[in-house]
Amino acid sequence: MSAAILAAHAVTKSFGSTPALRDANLTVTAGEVLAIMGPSGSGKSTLLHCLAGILRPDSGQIVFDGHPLNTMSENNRSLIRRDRFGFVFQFGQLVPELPVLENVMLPLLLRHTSRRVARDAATAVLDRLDLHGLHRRRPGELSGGQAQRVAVARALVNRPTVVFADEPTGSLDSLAGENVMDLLLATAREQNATVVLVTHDARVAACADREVLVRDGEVTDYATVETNKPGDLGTR
Ligand SMILES: Nc1ncnc2c1ncn2[C@@H]1O[C@H](COP(=O)(O)OP(=O)(O)OP(=O)(O)O)[C@@H](O)[C@H]1O
Repeated sequence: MSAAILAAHAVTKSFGSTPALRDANLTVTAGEVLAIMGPSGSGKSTLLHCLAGILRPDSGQIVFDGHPLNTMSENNRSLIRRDRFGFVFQFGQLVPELPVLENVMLPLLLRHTSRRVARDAATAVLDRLDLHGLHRRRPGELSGGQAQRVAVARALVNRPTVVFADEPTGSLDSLAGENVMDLLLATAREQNATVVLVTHDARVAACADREVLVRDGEVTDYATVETNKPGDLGTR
């Protein structure tokens, strides 16, 4: 059995007087593809942002690969985000002025990898995501599905330990969304990456190894909810 790579222990987070997470607990196993489901406003994105070290919880602990993320300095957290994590969001994550190839090279250039090595790695991952021939295009010249595949390529180019994806197919039609998900998951699995995925889409969640449900800021294992409360599954 694989070890835990990421965990939230009794995490709370509020925005002003709005509680977003209340005593949220979650353990993610190395190499696992985990889907986070739940109704709108239930705390899914807040949980993902806390797990990824983007938001600092008010209380509780986030542990990544043995490191307590929430008590770490901002500088060390940003190094972990840069070197160990990849991110795919719903919209607007590519730099519009840069061609596709340069967008995908960026995470490696930020780590001071040489341009030649970064170009070779970006070319390989773009090929894997069926994007050969589009290297010189700007993001504005891509379809929505192509742009999301470029975003996936950029998230995976530095072979992250964990890929965080927040509604990665939310802006796409079902065919394009399926294509992006298939390529994201196949490539992440080839790289032995762990994937933490927020989605509203039950078909997307069905591609995961495990689903959890966030409701009112608390996390429940989907299997437990399914057994105990049939027909009471928020947006499912
Ligand atoms: N930056 C913020 N400022 C104020 N309130 C926020 C902020 N971010 C989230 N919230 C509030 O925290 C709660 C949880 O929001 P969150 O975005 O985590 O939910 P979600 O489950 O991801 O929702 P959705 O599915 O609609 O994206 C909501 O009540 C939301 O209004």
